[in-house]
Amino acid sequence: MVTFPNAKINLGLYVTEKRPDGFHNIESCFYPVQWTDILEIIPAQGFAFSSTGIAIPGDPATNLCAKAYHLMQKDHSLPPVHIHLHKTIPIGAGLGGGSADGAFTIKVLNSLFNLGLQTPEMEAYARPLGSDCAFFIRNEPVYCFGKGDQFEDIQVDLSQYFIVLVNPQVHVGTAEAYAGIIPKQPEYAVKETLALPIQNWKYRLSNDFETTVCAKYPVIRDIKNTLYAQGALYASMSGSGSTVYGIFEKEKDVTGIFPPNFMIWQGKLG
Ligand SMILES: C[C@@](CO)(OP(=O)(O)O)[C@H](O)COP(=O)(O)OP(=O)(O)OC[C@H]1O[C@@H](n2ccc(N)nc2=O)[C@H](O)[C@@H]1O
Ligand SMILES: Nc1ncnc2c1ncn2[C@@H]1O[C@H](COP(=O)(O)OP(=O)(O)O)[C@@H](O)[C@H]1O
Repeated sequence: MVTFPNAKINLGLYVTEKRPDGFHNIESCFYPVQWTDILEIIPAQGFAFSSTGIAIPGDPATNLCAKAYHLMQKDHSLPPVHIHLHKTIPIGAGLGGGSADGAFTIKVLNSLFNLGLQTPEMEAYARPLGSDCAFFIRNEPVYCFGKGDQFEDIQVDLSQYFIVLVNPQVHVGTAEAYAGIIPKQPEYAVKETLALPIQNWKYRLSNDFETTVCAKYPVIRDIKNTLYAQGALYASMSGSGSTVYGIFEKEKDVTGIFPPNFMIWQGKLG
C-alpha cells in the first residue's frame, strides 16, 4: 500500500509553560499542507526499512516508521513488512515530516492488516512517537494544546488562498529550539485571532521560536521579510524552524526570488 504523508504548518505557536516531565505546553493551530513524502508498506519475508530521497539523519532502526511498526507489533501480531520511505519533506524544518511518516505508518498498518483501530486508538499509538505525531492521524486543521497532542476543533478555512513554503536548508533541532525559550502566556489567544480576517494576523499571531531561531539563523528573518515584500497577507516561521511560509491572496511564483539551493513548495491549501 502506498500513501503520501504530508507536512503541517503552525498558525501561531506559543510556548506557555515548562512541564514537570521536561516538555513544554504549547498553543497552536496545526494546518495540513500537501508537501508530501511517499510511503510504501508491503508484506515481506522479514522486517526491513529503507529510504531514498533526502538523507535522514540517525540510525534507520530509529526511524519513526520503524518505531511505529514495532510499537504496534507489541499489541498485534503483525506479519513482517518492508517499509520504503521516499523523503521529500525537509528535515528539522518545522514541518513535522518525521511525525507524519510515523502516523501514516500506523494508519497503513491498520488498513493493511484490518486491525479495526479507531482514531483515538491510533492517536494513542502516535503520541509516544512524538508530540505532534497524533495530529497526523486525523490530519485536519485543529487547535492544539498540551504537548501539542491534545486537540479541539477550530474553524479555519484557508482553501481560497495560495501558500508558499521556503526552506533554506538549515536544520533546526527541536530540543535545542525549546531550550532557548522562556515560556509565557500569549498576548492574544490563537482561537480569537484566527477568527479574525487574515489581514489582522500579522499584528496578533506570532511564533515564540522566531526570535531566538532567527537570531541564530538570520536567513529565516530575511525569507519572512521577502515573502511580505512579495505581497504575502501573512508570513511566519513554521514550528521550531527553519521553514517559513507565506499566505497569498492569489497564485504566486517565488522561484527565482530565492537562491537555487532553497527548497520551495507552492500550492493551494486544503
Ligand atoms: C515545535 C513543534 C511545534 O509544532 O513542531 P516542529 O518544529 O518539530 O515541527 C513540536 O512541538 C515538536 O514536536 P516533535 O517534533 O514531535 O517533538 P518531540 O519529538 O516530541 O520532542 C523533541 C524534543 O523537543 C522538546 N519538546 C517537544 C515538544 C514539547 N511540547 N515540548 C518540548 O519541550 C523536548 O526537549 C523533546 O525531547
Ligand atoms: N521518517 C523520518 N523523517 C524525518 N526525520 C526522522 C524520521 N524518523 C526519524 N527522524 C528523526 O527526526 C528528526 C527530525 O524530525 P522532523 O519531524 O523532520 O523535524 P521537524 O518537525 O522539525 O520538521 C531527524 O533529525 C531524524 O533523526
